[in-house]
Amino acid sequence: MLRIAKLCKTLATVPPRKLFDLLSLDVTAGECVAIIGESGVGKSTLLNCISGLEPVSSGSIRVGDTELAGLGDDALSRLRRDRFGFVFQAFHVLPHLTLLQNVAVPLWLQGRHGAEADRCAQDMLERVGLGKRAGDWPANLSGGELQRVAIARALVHQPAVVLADEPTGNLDPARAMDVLDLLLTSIRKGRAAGVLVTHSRAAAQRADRVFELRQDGLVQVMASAQ
Ligand SMILES: Nc1ncnc2c1ncn2[C@@H]1O[C@H](COP(=O)(O)OP(=O)(O)OP(=O)(O)O)[C@@H](O)[C@H]1O
Repeated sequence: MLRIAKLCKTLATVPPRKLFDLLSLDVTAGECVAIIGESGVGKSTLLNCISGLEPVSSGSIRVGDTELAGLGDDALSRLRRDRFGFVFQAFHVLPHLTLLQNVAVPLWLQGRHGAEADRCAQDMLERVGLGKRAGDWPANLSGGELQRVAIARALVHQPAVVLADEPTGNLDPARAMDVLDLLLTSIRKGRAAGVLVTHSRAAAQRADRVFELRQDGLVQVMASAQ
C-alpha cells in the first residue's frame, strides 16, 4: 500500500545536512508501523515527505499505484485529500463545528455533502464511542475525546495511508494507551497503511513493527508485540 524506496532528504542548510539516506520501508494494508528516534532526527520530516508536504532529495514514495515524484501541487493536494488521513498531537479539531461536522470535513472536501456524508461521519463517531455526542461542541470534550474525534476524521474517507505524529503526546498515560489502541484498531479495520511517530517505546510496542530512525538509517528495533 505504501512503498518507500531509497528515500534521501538533505536539508538546504549551510552546510547541507543529510536527514536520511536510502531509506526504504513498505507498509501493507492494515499494518501499523511505529517510528521512534531522538528528537530532531527527522521523524516529522519523514511524515511530511510521505504525504508530499515536503520535497525529497531523491527516491520513491508510492501510495498504491501512484508515485509521488513528479506530481504537481494540485495532484499532491488531491492525493492528500483522498488517500491520506492525519492525526496530530494537537488534535486540530475545529472549535466552531460540531463533532459530526468535524468528522465530515474530509468528505466535504471531496464534494460529499448531505445525508450520505452525515451517515458516514455518524458511523465513524459510533466506532470511536462518541455516537451520542455528534451534535456536541469540541469545547465540551476532554483531550482524549478530542483525539477520538480526530481519529474518526482521519479514517472517515477510508484513506490508503494514515500518518500519526505523536497522537498521544498531549494525553495522560492512562488515556493515551486507550486512544492509541483505538487508533491502531481503526487503521487495521480500515485496511489503511499506518505510520505512527512517537517518543514513547510503550506506545510504539503496540504497533506491528517498530523502527528507530537514526542518523545512519532506519533500523527495525522490535518485532510485532501482537
Ligand atoms: N526546512 C527545514 N530547514 C532547516 N531545517 C529543518 C527543516 N525542516 C526540519 N529541519 C530540521 O530538521 C531536523 C529534524 O526535524 P524533525 O521535526 O523532523 O525531527 P523529529 O525527529 O520529528 O523531532 P521531534 O522528535 O523533536 O519532534 C530538526 O533539526 C529541524 O530543525
